[in-house]
Amino acid sequence: MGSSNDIQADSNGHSAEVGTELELDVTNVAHGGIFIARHEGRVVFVSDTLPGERVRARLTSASHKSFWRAETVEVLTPAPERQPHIWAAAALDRDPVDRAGGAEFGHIELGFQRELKRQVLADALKRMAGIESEVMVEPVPVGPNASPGDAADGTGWRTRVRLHVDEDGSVGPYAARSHRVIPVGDLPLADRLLEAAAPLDKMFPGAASVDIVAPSLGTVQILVAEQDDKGRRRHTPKTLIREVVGEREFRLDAAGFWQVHTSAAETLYRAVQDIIDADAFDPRAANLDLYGGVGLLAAAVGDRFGSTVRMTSVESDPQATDFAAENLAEWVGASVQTSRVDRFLNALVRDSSSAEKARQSAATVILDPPRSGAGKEVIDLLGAVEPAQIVYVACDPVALARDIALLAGHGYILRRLRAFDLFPNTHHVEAVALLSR
Ligand SMILES: C[S@@+](CC[C@H](N)C(=O)[O-])C[C@H]1O[C@@H](n2cnc3c(N)ncnc32)[C@H](O)[C@@H]1O
Repeated sequence: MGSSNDIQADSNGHSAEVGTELELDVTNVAHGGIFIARHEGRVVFVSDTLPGERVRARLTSASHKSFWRAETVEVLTPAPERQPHIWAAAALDRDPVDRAGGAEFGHIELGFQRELKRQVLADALKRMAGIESEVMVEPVPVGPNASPGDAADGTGWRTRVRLHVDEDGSVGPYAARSHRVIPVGDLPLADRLLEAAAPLDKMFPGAASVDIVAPSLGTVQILVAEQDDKGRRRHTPKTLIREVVGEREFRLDAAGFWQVHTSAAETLYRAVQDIIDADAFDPRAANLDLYGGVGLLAAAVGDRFGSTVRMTSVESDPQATDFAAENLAEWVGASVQTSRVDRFLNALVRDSSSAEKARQSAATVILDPPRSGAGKEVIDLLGAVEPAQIVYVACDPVALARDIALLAGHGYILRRLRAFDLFPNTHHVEAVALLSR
C-alpha cells in the first residue's frame, strides 16, 4: 500500500496507487526525456518509450492532480524507430530501479532522436514565444579517439563523466530519476580514452564523487572529491588542462566548466562566429560575453573580428575568469570581470555615462547561461542596456523559448536559429539564436 501522498482521486473518482500497472498508448515527446500518454483523459508522463508505442507502464507518481508519472515495464507494440539500447546498463530488461541514467534516448534510432529534439524545441518556441520555427537539429562529428561505429550510434563523445560514490565506496552513475549508484562495466557515451581510464571497478570509500576528464591535449585526469563533515563535495585541487579549438589553445582547471562533447567547443565557436550579423557588429562598442567561462566564445568573436575588438567577458567563477584573462591575453581589446551577470548588468544600467550608454546600444552581446537560462531579471536588464544584437547559446530549449519571449517584450526579434546534437542518446539539445530589434 502506498502512502496517502501516493494515492490520488480526481473529481471523477478515478484514483491510482504508485506501483499500479497501466497499458498506455504513447503519442508525443515532452521536454526532459519523457513521453506523453493519456489514461482516462489524464496525462501520464512515461519514460523509456517513444511516440507510436503501446506499453505496459508502472506508476511512479500519482500525487499530482493533472498528471501522473510512469516508467515502462514492457513494450507491447514497439515503434519502428525503437532499437536495442546502446547501453546494456540502461536497457528495458533491467528492473527500472536498476537502470542507469543519463542515456534516456538510447533506445531510439539516432536520426529519430534528432527529430524528437526538433519537435521539443519547435513546440517550446510556438507555445512560449508564439514563433513558428523550421529549425533542424544538426549532427556533429565525434572526436579523434572514437571507435568505428561511434558516429553512427551517437557514442564515444563525452569528455566529462561524473561517477557517484555509494556508502560502501563503489562508484557508478546514478540510476535514472534517483540517487541510487548503479555499478556499470562500461560507459558507451564516453570518449574512448576516458572510458578506458575510468576506475569503474575501484573503491573510493568516503569520497563524494569521481570526475573523469579527457582534455583534447594531454592525459585523462581522474579527480576524486572528498566530502566535508556535512557530506558536501569538497573542491578538488586545481589541475591545469589544455583544450584546443581550431588554432587556439585554452587553459583551464580540469574541474572547471568546458563544453562536454568532443566537438562541442569547436561547433559553438564556429556557430557564434557564423551567426553574428557582421553589418550590425561594431568593434568599438561595449561588446559583452556573458557567462563567459574561460573565454571560449569571446575568443570566437575576437578571432573573427580582430584583436582590437572591445569585449568584456563576465563570469562568476573567479578561477575561470583568471584563466579567461590568460586565454584572451594577446587580445588587446578584451577584459574579464568576475561577477554575477545580474550584478554586472545592474551596475552597467545604473552607472553608465551617456557616452558609455551609446557604446552599449551598439554592442553585440553573447549570452551562454547555465541550463536554467538567463531569466527575467537578466533579460529585463539586457532590455535596458539595449544592445544591437544578442547571440543566445542555450542548452535548454524551454528556458531559451521563455527568454526569447521575454526579449520580445523588449522589442527583440528572433532572426536566426540553429540547433546541434551535442548530447546524442540523451534528451539534451544545444541551440544558438540571433536576436536583434
Ligand atoms: C554554459 S557555461 C558557458 C561558459 C562559456 N561560455 C563556454 O562556452 O565555455 C555557463 C557559465 O556561467 C557561469 N555562471 C553561472 N551562473 C552565473 C551567473 N549568475 N553569473 C555569471 N556567471 C555564471 C558558470 O560558472 C559557467 O562558467
